[in-house]
Amino acid sequence: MTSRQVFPPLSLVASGLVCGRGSMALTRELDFSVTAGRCLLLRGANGSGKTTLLLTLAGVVAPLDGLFALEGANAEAGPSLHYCGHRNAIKPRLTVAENLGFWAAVNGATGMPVDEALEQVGLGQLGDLDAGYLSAGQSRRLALARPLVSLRPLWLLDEPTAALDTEGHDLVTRLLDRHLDMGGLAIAATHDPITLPDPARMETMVLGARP
Ligand SMILES: Nc1ncnc2c1ncn2[C@@H]1O[C@H](COP(=O)(O)OP(=O)(O)OP(=O)(O)O)[C@@H](O)[C@H]1O
Repeated sequence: MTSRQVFPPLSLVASGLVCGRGSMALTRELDFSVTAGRCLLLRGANGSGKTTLLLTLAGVVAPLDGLFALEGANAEAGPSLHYCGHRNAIKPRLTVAENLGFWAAVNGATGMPVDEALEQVGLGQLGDLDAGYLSAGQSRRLALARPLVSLRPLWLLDEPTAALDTEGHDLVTRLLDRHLDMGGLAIAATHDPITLPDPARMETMVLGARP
């Protein structure tokens, strides 16, 4: 993989951010920032609100209190984030390549060509296969190829290593590291160990039980 700085220097800053569902708060007041080239790992027990925080940052769930902003972002440059959730957003009757081509068309083909992205995630030989036949781990790999075909600086990843084998865990590390090399930012919720080659690029925030 080649590395180059492609994103402007952005910072995601949250202040007094309280996340929840409906009127039910799930997190304490959260104060954190993530700057270009860095990753924040979210940890915490099942139900502690990691997914809810990611959905809040993605703009899908409204915060109960507090503020957050992607400072330095140019709204005219288009959407700034990729959200990769538990579901892989795969259409089973399209081929693997067609699925990725669909997302490139929707999100903008500003990143790698489809073939190259499939190679990167280890699906280079499966482009013509109906995606419904992919295994769980292969489906996860296809979902991880989505951010590669459309360049966006902020990655919000929910359990990116779910269903992946050992090499798949290394793949997530490589993709994250490359994204940070490009000046990207990432927040990843995970129960698995994720270690970057430069551990100083990563911080951990633990979400606790309900306040
Ligand atoms: N739409 C909803 N309405 C009400 N409660 C919800 C809704 N979605 C999630 N919850 C609840 O919010 C809590 C936090 O869920 P969330 O998925 O954010 O936790 P998590 O830390 O990501 O958990 P896990 O580690 O199991 O993935 C859970 O108790 C869950 O049942």
